[in-house]
Amino acid sequence: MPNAPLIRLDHVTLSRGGRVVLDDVSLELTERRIGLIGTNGSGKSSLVRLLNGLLTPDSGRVIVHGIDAAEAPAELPRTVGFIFQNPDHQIIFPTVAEEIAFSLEQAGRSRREAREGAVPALARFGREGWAERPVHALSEGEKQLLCIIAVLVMEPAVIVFDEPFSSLDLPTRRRLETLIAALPQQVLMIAHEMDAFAGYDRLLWLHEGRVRLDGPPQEVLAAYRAFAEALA
Ligand SMILES: Nc1ncnc2c1ncn2[C@@H]1O[C@H](COP(=O)(O)OP(=O)(O)OP(=O)(O)O)[C@@H](O)[C@H]1O
Repeated sequence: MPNAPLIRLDHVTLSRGGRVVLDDVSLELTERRIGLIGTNGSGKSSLVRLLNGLLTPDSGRVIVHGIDAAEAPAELPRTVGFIFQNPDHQIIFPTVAEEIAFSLEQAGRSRREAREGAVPALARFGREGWAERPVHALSEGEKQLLCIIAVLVMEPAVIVFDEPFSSLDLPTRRRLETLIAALPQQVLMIAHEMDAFAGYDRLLWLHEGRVRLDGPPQEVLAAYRAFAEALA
């Protein structure tokens, strides 16, 4: 079925730097809110990077909302938006309006439409006053919000958050969580904070490149906590 709200990994194996980092992973992801946890280096970032074509599997298939990653890789960045831990890695342009205009151009608008569309796009998020602000003058939380707006204006079907809370204070984090909770998109969230998955439908625990546990967040978190405490 084309454009089905389904992400499918079928026997996916991926090596990086000569090591297997995802080992025969098969998953069907249909829920709206899905979390990923696991120790450092367990393969979380590698897995989500397969979904927008930043990485390509050595073997197996990746299908995202009807798009086969091997057949139409160019379609993936428009289907899967990414929010990274460090907004500075994502923001390219000196002003907020230029950054948003770039996203609109990526989404297929002409350069003129993109330039003219930046302020209305910001206004949809109540941030039209930011248009001419230099990006370097935004706080970390504001930069993170700019990244989210820049991704949302492209209207992706899936949004991946890769450790978005790491550098945010608690009030900023809570505001971001409220914003994420209201998104209509399918969301995949990588986080190390154990309370980041409240209201989530499903939590995957990755361990050494394999899915160690997959289920309701409370159950998976309890097992992960016990595992971490046994190691301490
Ligand atoms: N650019 C790279 N080149 C080679 N190997 C890499 C690269 N990036 C990650 N790896 C390796 O891939 C493995 C999985 O890394 P990945 O970033 O997917 O883990 P992660 O679970 O997201 O970790 P973290 O919680 O620390 O972000 C690790 O062993 C890591 O060393």
